[in-house]
Amino acid sequence: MKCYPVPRENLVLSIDNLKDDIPEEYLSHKECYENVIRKGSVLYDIFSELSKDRKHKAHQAPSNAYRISDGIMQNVNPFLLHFALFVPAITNQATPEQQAEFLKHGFGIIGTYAQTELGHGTFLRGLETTATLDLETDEFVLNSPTLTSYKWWPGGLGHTANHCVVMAQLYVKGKCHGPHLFFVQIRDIETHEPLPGLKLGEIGAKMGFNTADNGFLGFHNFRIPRNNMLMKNSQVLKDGTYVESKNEKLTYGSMVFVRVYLLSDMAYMLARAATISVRYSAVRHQSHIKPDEPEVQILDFVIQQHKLFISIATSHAFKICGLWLWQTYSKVMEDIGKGSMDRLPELHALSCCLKTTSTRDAGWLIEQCRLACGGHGYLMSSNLPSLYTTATAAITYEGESTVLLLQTARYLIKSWKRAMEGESLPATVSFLSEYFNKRYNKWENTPKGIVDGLKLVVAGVTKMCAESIQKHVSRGQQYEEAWNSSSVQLIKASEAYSRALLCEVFWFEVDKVSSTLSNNLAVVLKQLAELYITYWALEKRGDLLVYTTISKDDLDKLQERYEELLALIRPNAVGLVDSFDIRDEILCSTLGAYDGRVYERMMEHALKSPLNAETVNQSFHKYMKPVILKHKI
Ligand SMILES: CCCCC/C=C\C/C=C\C/C=C\CC/C=C/C(=O)SCCNC(=O)CCNC(=O)[C@H](O)C(C)(C)COP(=O)(O)OP(=O)(O)OC[C@H]1O[C@@H](n2cnc3c(N)ncnc32)[C@H](O)[C@@H]1OP(=O)(O)O
Ligand SMILES: Cc1cc2nc3c(=O)[nH]c(=O)nc-3n(C[C@H](O)[C@H](O)[C@H](O)COP(=O)(O)OP(=O)(O)OC[C@H]3O[C@@H](n4cnc5c(N)ncnc54)[C@H](O)[C@@H]3O)c2cc1C
Repeated sequence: MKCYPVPRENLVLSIDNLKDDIPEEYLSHKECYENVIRKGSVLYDIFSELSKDRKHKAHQAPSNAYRISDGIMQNVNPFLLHFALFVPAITNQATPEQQAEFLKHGFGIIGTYAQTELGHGTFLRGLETTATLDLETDEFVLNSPTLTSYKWWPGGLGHTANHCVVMAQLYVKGKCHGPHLFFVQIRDIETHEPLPGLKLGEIGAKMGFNTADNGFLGFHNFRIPRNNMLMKNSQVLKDGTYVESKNEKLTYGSMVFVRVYLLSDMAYMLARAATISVRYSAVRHQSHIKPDEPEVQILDFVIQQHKLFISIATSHAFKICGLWLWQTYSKVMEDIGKGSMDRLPELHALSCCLKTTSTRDAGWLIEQCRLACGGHGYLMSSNLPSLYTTATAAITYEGESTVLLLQTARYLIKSWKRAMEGESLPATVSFLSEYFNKRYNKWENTPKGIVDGLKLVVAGVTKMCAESIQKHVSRGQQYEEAWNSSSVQLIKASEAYSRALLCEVFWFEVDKVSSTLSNNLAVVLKQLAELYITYWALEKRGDLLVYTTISKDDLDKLQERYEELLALIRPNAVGLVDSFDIRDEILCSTLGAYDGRVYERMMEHALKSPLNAETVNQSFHKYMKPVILKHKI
């Protein structure tokens, strides 16, 4: 067995058969998949060795090995779900004995997480796949009773995984106990053929993520041992007794893990886009500022700085908040392990709104970085289009953004009611209780003053939502209808909450560590944090004017300070993206390489196009020439 030392970037990146002769954009759909499996298998081997050194714990932040594969795969790794959801679901939801059994082959099996169906993705209680206990044989019988019950979307399901964790409605003695998770082998380990009773395949080409091998899976009287239900939280005994979970929502724990992780993931996606666009903007000379001087670096246009520096700042915001949210997640998981689930609703609410905001922001900011590079940003070789399609998929997967914001809104409304009843609240929402005492406080044009103002917006909008729901109820609507009628405002409350959290955590975490940093570093990090907070105060000036005592004069001063910050950051802009320390082989961009040889790299890449293998393409003679000659006058 090959034995790799713990991989370092240069070790992995130096492996010859991990390099592509032909850029992926020139391969067919099938060739793309086969190419990533070729590379993914080498990486899987390396990371399996790595992971053996780090025993998988339910909530251990994944290693940065995941990042190296970004450069190698240059697209989504079809093995990703094994690490992102399959193994965490087992370590999170199976008993220790089951974990030992299901993971005994270590990395000899490749798994995915099969929850979404053709007919249901959000509403898990509406999933149609069934798992019915057969008491006589001590088995569950899995079925897909309708076309809409086919599992549809799971990554790696089409042709890569040979096992999966399946979410299905549990039926015991004719009674449905709701969605539960099951460990299911779907392909023969040796031949990789689908097991009898299964229909497997891939779902077809997508906007991006085309190497993720998202697939479909249908069951027809497919039998698994009773012990294959993940039974850490709820159990089905041999005699058919169903033992309820202490909290049925624990079944959804695997999704919380990925949502928490995605904040850090988006920090990294943005770091790549910012590195590419800022470096390119330092190389690209276009137009004049002073008519009698040479063409300037486009990075000297203040509007270009306005487009790009927010991405540098946001990447740091997501990185710092991602660490904060990870610590919260780990603490809550620890508490749950000790039997306390008090903070699970808070963690769910935080992970929902922060996952949504980070994925949405990553999407539009990466697009903004692409557009800031002009036509060359539209080239696949810039890597900005792929970063965009990969990042924006996360707005939908792991919980669609609207749905998750409504989950957070549910928590805000509950917290508001508790605040009005004088109950004490967790620190992350305690500001709701202070609304009536603070709403007329004098505005302070400082980062802390802005954070306090953004919190007042959250409280004010939440109060407005609660009043809207009450108004609809008083007019005769059921609570659920009143909730639906108020959902536009509810989304606004969650968005405001998420923004206030990001600003608060970013500013105070930077402020907390700044005394431990060199003065220069502390100054630059604080500039980035202040830029982020001031940017969003200006973006949300309407809400601040409604819910705080901010004045037009205060806003003018904030605008002035924002433009000062752009000028202060400008000299450090390239240094700041260099400090993301993303190697060219992982950045995969003709526009963003460290050496700045943009035009040479663009030409080198263009010449790799198969179309450039000959000066006259055969289609001229086959199709064009007859037409031209026919119409030649
Ligand atoms: C090398 C290592 C790499 C690691 C890298 C890690 C990540 C990498 C990045 C990406 C991964 C790669 C590819 C993408 C893979 C994508 C996978 C998927 O998409 S998996 C499928 C995801 N699907 C969803 O998220 C479904 C969304 N729907 C739901 O969560 C629920 O259905 C919904 C919407 C919350 C509704 O729940 P439901 O029970 O029907 O109704 P309620 O709204 O009434 O909720 C009832 C109460 O339950 C609480 N709740 C709900 N969900 C949770 C939860 N997850 N945790 C805790 N609590 C929850 C909710 O707050 C209600 O509580 P109260 O009644 O208010 O007290
Ligand atoms: C790239 C990618 C990878 C994926 N990987 C996996 C995977 O590995 N495993 C897996 O199980 N799934 C996976 N998924 C599926 C993903 O989890 C679902 O697409 C997601 O949960 C949304 O469900 P849906 O697509 O059925 O949309 P729906 O739930 O049908 O939502 C459609 C629209 O209806 C709205 N809507 C739905 N419910 C409500 C509500 N209660 N209130 C207001 N509006 C509502 C939504 O906001 C949305 O705008 C993946 C998806 C993508 C795009």
